[in-house]
Amino acid sequence: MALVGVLALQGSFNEHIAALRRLEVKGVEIRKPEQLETVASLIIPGGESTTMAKLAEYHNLFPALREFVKMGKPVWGTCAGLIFLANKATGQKIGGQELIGGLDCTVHRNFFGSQIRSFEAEIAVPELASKEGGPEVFRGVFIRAPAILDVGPEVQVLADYLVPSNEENTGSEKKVIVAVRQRNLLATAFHPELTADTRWHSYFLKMATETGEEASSSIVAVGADLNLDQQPKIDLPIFQ
Ligand SMILES: NC(=O)CC[C@H](N)C(=O)O
Repeated sequence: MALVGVLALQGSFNEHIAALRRLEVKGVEIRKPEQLETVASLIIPGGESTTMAKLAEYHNLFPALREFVKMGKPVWGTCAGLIFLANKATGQKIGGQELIGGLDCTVHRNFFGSQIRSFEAEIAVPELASKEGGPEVFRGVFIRAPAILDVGPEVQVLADYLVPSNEENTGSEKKVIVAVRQRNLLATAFHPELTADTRWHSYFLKMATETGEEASSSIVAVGADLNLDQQPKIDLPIFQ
């Protein structure tokens, strides 16, 4: 049986679990290396990547996380999770932070600025709309968000964002990448788990199913064979 893990050290892991629940899929909280053996795919949520890295180091999670990625299991990083997956990060705190790596790109950790520069924007998502249907745009929630500055040849760009020109950068608009896929890896600079639109989650679940089929496994629906009586069922507030 195949379950979806959600790295639950810090950040918006509950919101991801709630989004999976809306798709009738059970998300399993992952805090220890051995728990990774029980899941077939993994979501790394947004939060604060330096703190998350310290916690991951404390729990000795990095070797198991790297192994998980190398085995070709599907992993989706949102925001801080994207930073975790990147081969290279700029704008890190002094001393840097450990990364899982695997995603051939350079990410700027706080590209869009500090917390008060957080914003929402409609972004064009042609690949998502072609696979999942629905509108050609997606409401991106960018919280102290990173951006991808360059990608390697194997990386498919799924969405980019035209940074509006401002006084500091006189008139020259710049395009940055905000969603990518590289084989088993998916990464978004924004937070789909904070919106009611579940298409990114369902896109990732399909990636997980494709890979899972190769290993003759399938996603377990909520209620299928889990002891759900003990699971809280309260959905978290989301932006509509
Ligand atoms: N919302 C987020 O995940 C923000 C990530 C943040 N820029 C970091 O460095 O960790």
